Amino acid sequence: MAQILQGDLVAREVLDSVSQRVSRLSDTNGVDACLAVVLVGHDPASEIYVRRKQKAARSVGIRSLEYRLDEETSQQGLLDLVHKLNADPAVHGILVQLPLPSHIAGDVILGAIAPQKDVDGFHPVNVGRLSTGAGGGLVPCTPLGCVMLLERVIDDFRGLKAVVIGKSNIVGKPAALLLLDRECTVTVTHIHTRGLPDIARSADIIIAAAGSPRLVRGDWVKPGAVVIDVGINRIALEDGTSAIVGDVALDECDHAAVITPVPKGVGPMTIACLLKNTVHAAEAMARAREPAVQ
Ligand SMILES: Nc1nc2c(c(=O)[nH]1)N[C@@H](CN(C=O)c1ccc(C(=O)N[C@@H](CCC(=O)O)C(=O)O)cc1)CN2
Repeated sequence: MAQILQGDLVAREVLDSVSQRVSRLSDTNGVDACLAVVLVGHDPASEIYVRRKQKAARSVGIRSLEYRLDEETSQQGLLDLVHKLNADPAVHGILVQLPLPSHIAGDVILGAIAPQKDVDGFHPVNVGRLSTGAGGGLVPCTPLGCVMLLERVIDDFRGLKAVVIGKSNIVGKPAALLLLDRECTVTVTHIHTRGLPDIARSADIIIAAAGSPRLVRGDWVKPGAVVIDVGINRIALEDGTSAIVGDVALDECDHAAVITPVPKGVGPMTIACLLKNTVHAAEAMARAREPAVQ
């Protein structure tokens, strides 16, 4: 029987640690960690995620500011808000919920966020730090959550074969970089990859982030593999209701060593890592303001 690795339980532990850091920062430096959350338009899923982020922020003592902009907001209007938040010393983290409406260039907006406040880790400076292994940058939340889950069950990553399914900037590419950093041999696959089942079957670690319900079947998974399911797919059921399923057919993966469920797997880790990044950003800014010791 595969071990089901409950991300919601690990996320709770991460949040407890964030909560302690937030209190310490307030007591020692008089700094109240603050996250600005920006939502453009009314995408129902984004509304839910933003609400969850704010609730989780409040639960760990992080002040959360909400900016809701009209679907028709211009790119310049959104840029003006980002510049205002960049300049506000009371704001430590800025998050622009994705996806953005199609008339707004996401890369322009994400590139305008001050790298030290980029708690999503999407700014080119943070992406560059991650790719060069330079460290010190903010790391995208979902891949960070995946690796933190893997670290719960794997002591030594060196030489393990990892297959990342999906090459998005938000998950697939940064997840591959984080695994490379841990000395895995990494294969990134995508929609044009040939022979995906065979490639997946060679993996000690699978990170499935394709956005395709139950893409990874039981016979794609090597016995003893560790499987992280990033997919969140809403599917219609025959009785007219709907359900959320991952990218992995979990019921066919008893022979895996460890597998994450959907829901309550990677999703809650994404939110916990966002708040971990926020307190990290607030601590770094507080340090930068301290007078230098002679
Ligand atoms: N600016 C960002 N936008 C988006 C990101 C992101 O990291 N930064 N990621 C996704 C959405 N997302 C966070 O924003 C997110 C998705 C899902 C979950 C989650 O907890 N899911 C639940 C299941 C879903 C449900 O119950 O509705 C789970 O897995 O248990 C959290 C965050 C795109 N946009």
